[in-house]
Amino acid sequence: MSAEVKTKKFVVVGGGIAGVTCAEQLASQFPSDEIVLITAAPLIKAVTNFKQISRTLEDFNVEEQPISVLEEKYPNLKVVQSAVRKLQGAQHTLQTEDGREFHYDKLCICSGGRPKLLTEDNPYVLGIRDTDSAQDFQKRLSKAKRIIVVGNGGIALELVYEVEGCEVIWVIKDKAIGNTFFDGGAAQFLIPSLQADKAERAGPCKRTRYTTEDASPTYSRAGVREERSIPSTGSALGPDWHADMTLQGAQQVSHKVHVEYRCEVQMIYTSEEHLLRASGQSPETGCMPPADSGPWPVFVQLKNGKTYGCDFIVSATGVIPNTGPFLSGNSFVLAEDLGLSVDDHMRTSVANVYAAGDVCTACWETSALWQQMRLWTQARQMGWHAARCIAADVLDEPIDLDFCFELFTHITKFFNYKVVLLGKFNAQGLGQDHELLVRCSPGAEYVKVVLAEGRMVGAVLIGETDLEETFENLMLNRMDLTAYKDELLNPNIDIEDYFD
Ligand SMILES: Cc1cc2nc3c(=O)[nH]c(=O)nc-3n(C[C@H](O)[C@H](O)[C@H](O)COP(=O)(O)OP(=O)(O)OC[C@H]3O[C@@H](n4cnc5c(N)ncnc54)[C@H](O)[C@@H]3O)c2cc1C
Ligand SMILES: NC(=O)C1=CN([C@@H]2O[C@H](COP(=O)(O)OP(=O)(O)OC[C@H]3O[C@@H](n4cnc5c(N)ncnc54)[C@H](OP(=O)(O)O)[C@@H]3O)[C@@H](O)[C@H]2O)C=CC1
Repeated sequence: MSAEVKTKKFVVVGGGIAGVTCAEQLASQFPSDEIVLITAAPLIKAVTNFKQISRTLEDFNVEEQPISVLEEKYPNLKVVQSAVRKLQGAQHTLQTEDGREFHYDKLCICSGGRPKLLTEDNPYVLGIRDTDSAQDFQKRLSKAKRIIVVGNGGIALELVYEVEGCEVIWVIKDKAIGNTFFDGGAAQFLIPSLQADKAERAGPCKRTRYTTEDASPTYSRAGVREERSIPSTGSALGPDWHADMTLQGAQQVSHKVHVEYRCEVQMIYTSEEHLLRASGQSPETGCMPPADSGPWPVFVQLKNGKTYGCDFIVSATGVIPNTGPFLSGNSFVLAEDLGLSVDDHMRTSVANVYAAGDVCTACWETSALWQQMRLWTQARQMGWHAARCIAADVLDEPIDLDFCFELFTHITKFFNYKVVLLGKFNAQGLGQDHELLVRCSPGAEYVKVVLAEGRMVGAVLIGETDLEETFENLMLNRMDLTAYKDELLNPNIDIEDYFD
């Protein structure tokens, strides 16, 4: 071993929720060992004010903090700010971009994910992941009159609701909005909020908070924002990331969203190519001259035959786990979604290497009521569980899968409504073998329950329903509800008392 190699028992890679939670847990459990957290970003994400609301529901704040705050809190935790360049799993070593080398006994990879863009090399196609990309989006939006948002998940739902002063064309593959998080019924419930002006929308609702201690971008001495030659590697944003950001375009319109349902992007081309098409000189002979001429820098042709010009395109089309190139050359087994495959002890296929958060894919036989989604809560839970598994391994103790993996729970906010998702909320994997009970009060609440063989296996709760804890219990207790089906969603019955 060379003289510069530093031997550390525990090394964690990634300063997002998963990595920081894992490193903190290891630091508390092994106070006399030094834990090293290596992260590419100058700020870390820390969970604060954690509260266990019920058996599986949790609430916490997330703070973006300077590295020093973490080191002050845990004297045995050292944070190295540099990207990992190479992992040599067989030798148990890591090399960082700044030329250092670390030797580990146990390693946990928490390198998160990056946006899965429609195309990687088009300057008009943006993804939103971290503070830098969100600020870039905000800057470009301030000059935009029309943007196209592609995707039907979390980011798209947030953007189409928040953006003002700019026309938004929202392109989704599905027949209803928000397919990743809810069904057509919930979409119907939410659509009026999308069309309403901000003043008419639902009142404020409480949920997990996100604060930044010093999220200011880096500036060079001349006061010009420094351009990065490598893709930005900050941690993922989270709930309310846009709360302190003005998402305002260059137009006088308040809020104008047009949804193109059931279609996908066929082609993206520049204004020069657009002119060639209009004059019939396009290489694709026989194609129709495109509609929607205008002084747009970029055009999007959809598979339904329509073409829209716009200032830029937001590709809100999911996440790819950050597994390379620093991991190449090792024999990691990847899951279908390209995440590092982990077992119920958060172990990858490489000896002594664990993984947690967005970078990994849960490949154990999961509970019938849990599924992985790349979310903040799961990043925290996985980071915490990984640390406990590492500790159990080192101390040669047995450890069970944590209880939080029994039932999927997610509390969030869409269109300013509180949204709680429980279990198989969209009847995932149930085929036709299920029954739905729905209660809806337009503008106030939407409640959907999924029953399978008389038992509650999932629920979508929109609005201040106050049902989450009771439903959580009904799901965890696997109670047969056949006899109570007709009363379950009766608004005149206090369901909590009913099952007390
Ligand atoms: C816009 C947006 C809004 C979101 N809103 C919500 C929400 O409302 N609710 C919710 O639950 N979830 C939300 N999410 C998802 C949530 O933010 C992520 O699931 C979660 O933060 C993932 O945490 P992580 O620690 O696994 O990864 P990340 O936060 O991505 O952290 C990865 C870390 O690894 C570091 N890293 C990467 N490569 C290297 C390397 N080679 N060497 C060293 N360090 C490296 C990075 O610098 C970073 O610190 C949102 C995500 C986005 C993008
Ligand atoms: N409030 C919350 O909980 C929020 C959570 N997040 C999280 O942040 C991460 C990133 O968000 P986001 O990018 O919205 O990812 P999501 O995974 O939430 O959604 C991606 C969406 O894009 C669609 N899609 C994928 N490929 C294409 C394509 N080529 N053309 C058209 N549509 C496509 C997907 O459809 P399909 O599924 O059919 O492939 C899906 O509707 C996710 O992990 C998300 O859960 C983000 C914001 C808010």
